Amino acid sequence: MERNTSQGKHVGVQQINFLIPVQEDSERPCTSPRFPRNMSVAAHTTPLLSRVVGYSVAIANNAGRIIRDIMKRGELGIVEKESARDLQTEADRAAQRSIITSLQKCFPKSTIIGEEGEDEVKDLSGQVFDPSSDSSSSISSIACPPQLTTVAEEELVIWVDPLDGTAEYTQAHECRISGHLGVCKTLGLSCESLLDHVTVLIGIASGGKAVGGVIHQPYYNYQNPGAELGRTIWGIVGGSVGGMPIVAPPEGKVIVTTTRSHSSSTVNDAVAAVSPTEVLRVGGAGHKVMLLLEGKAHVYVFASPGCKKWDTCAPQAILEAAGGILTDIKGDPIPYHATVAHRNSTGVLASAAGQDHQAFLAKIPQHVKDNLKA
Ligand SMILES: Nc1ncnc2c1ncn2[C@@H]1O[C@H](COP(=O)(O)O)[C@@H](O)[C@H]1OP(=O)(O)O
Ligand SMILES: [Mg+2]
Ligand SMILES: [Mg+2]
Ligand SMILES: [Mg+2]
Repeated sequence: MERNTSQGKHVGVQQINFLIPVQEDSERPCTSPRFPRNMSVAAHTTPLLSRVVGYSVAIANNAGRIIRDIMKRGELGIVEKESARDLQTEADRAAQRSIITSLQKCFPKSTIIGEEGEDEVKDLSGQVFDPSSDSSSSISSIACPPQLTTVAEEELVIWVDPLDGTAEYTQAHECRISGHLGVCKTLGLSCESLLDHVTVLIGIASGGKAVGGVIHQPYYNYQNPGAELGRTIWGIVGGSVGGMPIVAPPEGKVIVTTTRSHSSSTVNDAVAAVSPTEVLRVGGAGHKVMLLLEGKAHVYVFASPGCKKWDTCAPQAILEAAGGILTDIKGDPIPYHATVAHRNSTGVLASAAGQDHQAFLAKIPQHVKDNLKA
């Protein structure tokens, strides 16, 4: 379960121990004398949290390239985890390998918890990505509020979901190999529109709270052939948000977003209870929170224990940085300490900035709340 380096540790979902040697500072890509090359010369004077978020942007962008390459090659290497609705692909494994080894080199004293099992990420050779090679981020623009500027590296818990929306990723692949061009006959959607549900999530917690996050959407812009694919949204609670414009959802409507691949009667009862004018059933926790950020939905309702801490940490931090709220379905905060249970057993309720979170909570039926035990 837990992998200890001499300083930091990495916790995975499977009970396998192995060691990653911690490199001397001079060998770490993010602390080498030439770093930061393209990001910002202010990196060493900017707060640690801004640096973690900035480097996570670059590391998530690289994971997105890995995810696209594996889909292009077409060998997904699908493995069932806890059930047929809980899959892992080579893209989940390879993206996690790259993200965790890269973060570990940069921030060896922080605890890093990834979704995928450690036996799947044993081969770490050649996986470290140097975030200074990505010129898309400027760390100096990532504002950190005064109360978070003194957070130490060892206090951080970094929650990594290397590929959120695995169900949609595998379904898009099936759709492609069945030769369905345009709209897939089985799904009634285009393969590419399903790939848009896929995100890479890196969430940063301190003191048990989500304080920073990165959501990378590797297939964004798929509608524009020839355009560069992908976008990355980042945020620090009480600081700044970047990577996309934050838009308020339309007045006079209640657009609810919820799961398309992990539904149940409880999930549907909760959705119906908030009296939606429209329901968007889409994949991924990251993608659903992006819909709240870009004004396409008012509230994300998921009354099910399926989501884990790595699904919600990054989206929660960015949503809260943008003025929204994310709690469990009872209105309680979701804790992100290193030792907390991974499962969000009491569901998720998230509302866009300017929405009345308490009013949504009040509409969730008691039997739905009682059904979800901590
Ligand atoms: N029953 C479940 N089993 C495994 N993962 C789940 C389950 N329900 C939700 N998740 C995770 O939460 C994310 C959001 O759920 P949904 O898309 O159903 O709304 C999923 O993409 C999946 O993350 P992942 O794809 O990283 O495994
Ligand atoms: Mg998964
Ligand atoms: Mg996930
Ligand atoms: Mg995942």
